[in-house]
Amino acid sequence: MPEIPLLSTDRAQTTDETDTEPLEDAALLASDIELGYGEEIVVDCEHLVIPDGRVTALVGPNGSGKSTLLKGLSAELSPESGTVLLHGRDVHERSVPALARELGLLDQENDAPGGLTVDDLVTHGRYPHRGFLDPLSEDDYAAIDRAIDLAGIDHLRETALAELSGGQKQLAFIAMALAQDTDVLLLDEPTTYLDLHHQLRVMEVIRTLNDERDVTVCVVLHDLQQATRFAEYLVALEDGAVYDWGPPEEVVTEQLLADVFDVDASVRHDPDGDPHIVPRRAIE
Ligand SMILES: Nc1ncnc2c1ncn2[C@@H]1O[C@H](COP(=O)(O)OP(=O)(O)OP(=O)(O)O)[C@@H](O)[C@H]1O
Repeated sequence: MPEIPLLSTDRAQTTDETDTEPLEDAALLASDIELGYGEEIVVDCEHLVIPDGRVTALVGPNGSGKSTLLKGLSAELSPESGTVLLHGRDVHERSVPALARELGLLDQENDAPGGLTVDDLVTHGRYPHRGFLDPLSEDDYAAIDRAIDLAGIDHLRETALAELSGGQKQLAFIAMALAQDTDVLLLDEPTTYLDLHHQLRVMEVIRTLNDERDVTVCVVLHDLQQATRFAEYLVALEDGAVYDWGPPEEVVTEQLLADVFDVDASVRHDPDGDPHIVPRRAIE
């Protein structure tokens, strides 16, 4: 796979190749976007590419702007300035259902009426593909079954959301996003509330979608070690701006851990070059 320029950070701007905008390789391309709430701008991103057909992890400390950036990429939040292109076209140019057929977003906070069953919720993921009053098609049923199976919640299909644990509810919302059956999937902390088994399961689902169906995934993860293990690219945010980007073995350095995460840690590389973080202490 050829190397592609992802972001025009200071580091990237040292080469001429960054002037070439690799549109054909970009699932999402954000240019000069400022995102915020009311008067306050909390994300200021000059240039960001989420590469097509890859898994990219957004990492950074609490409040660094990961969720806000994901909302901006998904058109849930309109930028104060700048543009976000999805496969070359402004995300705001599409109708809501048309966008939802191409791009799925699992928010950090999810809620739905507790009386709905898991099946009802996952069926909701099919609405972009059909009219509200249309009966479910064979494609709809197949997508719902596949999503429930991938999420491993077959046994919960008839259970009301109100009766689920936090982790089970999280898996139900993940299944809803999977049923949407999009080429691009943005996931905000999908492993929150999940035990280790289910965290690994969700990450395996992401890998399967990417390997077998070429789905582009951009996922916010708090666990930096998990992010380095599963993602091909990392985007590290600090105070609403991109601090660094690239393959994990390049991004995860002792400098990044100190500058961005306020952590004193060593980084060791295994024989494959994968970084392993060994934290010593939180920096005062
Ligand atoms: N709805 C909102 N209204 C006002 N300010 C907000 C809102 N949502 C987030 N913010 C602010 O925007 C900044 C970035 O928040 P954001 O949730 O994007 O960060 P994050 O990196 O996802 O954090 P975390 O890891 O804690 O989830 C924070 O200062 C936060 O207080």
